[in-house]
Amino acid sequence: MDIPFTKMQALGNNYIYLDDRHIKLDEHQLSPLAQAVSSVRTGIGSDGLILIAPSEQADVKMRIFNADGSEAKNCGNGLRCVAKYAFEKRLVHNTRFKIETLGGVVEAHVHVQQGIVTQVTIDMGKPRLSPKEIPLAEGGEETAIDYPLELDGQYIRFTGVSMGNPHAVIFVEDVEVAPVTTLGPKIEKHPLFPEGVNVEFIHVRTKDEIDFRVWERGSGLTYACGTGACAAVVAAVLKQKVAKGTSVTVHLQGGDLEVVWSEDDHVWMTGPAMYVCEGTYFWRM
Ligand SMILES: N[C@H](CCC[C@H](N)C(=O)O)C(=O)O
Repeated sequence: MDIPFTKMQALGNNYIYLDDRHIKLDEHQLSPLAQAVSSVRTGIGSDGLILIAPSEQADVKMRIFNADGSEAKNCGNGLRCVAKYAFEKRLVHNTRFKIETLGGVVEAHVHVQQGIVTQVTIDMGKPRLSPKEIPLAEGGEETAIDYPLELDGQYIRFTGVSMGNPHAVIFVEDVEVAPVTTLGPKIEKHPLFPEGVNVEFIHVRTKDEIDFRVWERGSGLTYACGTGACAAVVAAVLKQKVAKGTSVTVHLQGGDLEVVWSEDDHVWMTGPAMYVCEGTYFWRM
């Protein structure tokens, strides 16, 4: 099967984008295709696959599959790229529109200069904070702040936040030496997280700056995680290291995002989205 694709990246978090108008794939093909295109050895090379499709409840729909083929309910960097693609390919005709995800409908606002989308702001909606919503395999309704996790005979404390997808935010002194690739995969698959979890290591540098590294569920080490950056700011506010309503610059490995958890409880994320290339993937199933 010859599959036309667009590769896009946002702060180095890159995905293969398929426009549902150009291809028709069966449901059972999506997960193996995500694994195939993500391989840098035998495929195109990416952090996963994103499908752009028509929506009955919004202007456009986004589905996101990690490199391991697992489907996630949300993707912040993917949303900004979908918004850029949808506006510039005339799937939408306003600078503000809605995008459906498995985690709910979000609102996008594209910033345009000479017809080109330069930045995208997404209203990511409200964070979900109870153990049941993250989800954790235990715990009741109380917010999971500094929640203990037993791992290899030691206790790690994380703050749990869902942005439609699960995040475990761990506070460290220096993200450059954080155990991202050693502890990240162990926490990702820990039994406390029945659906797995994205693992963020953050250092709150000042009242409006956070340093950030991430081990992503289903994709491993990535250069950026938009939902993770939102979860990081929410966790920093919960730990009273950042004030609610403050616009925080989150320094990810691939660059900066501006994130605010506003007084109306919505989390707003602003950042770039870029095209990399277009092509045809010759999929031999
Ligand atoms: N690995 C994530 C999905 C991608 C999220 C990330 N790339 C972002 O920009 O939010 C998960 O399984 O929940």
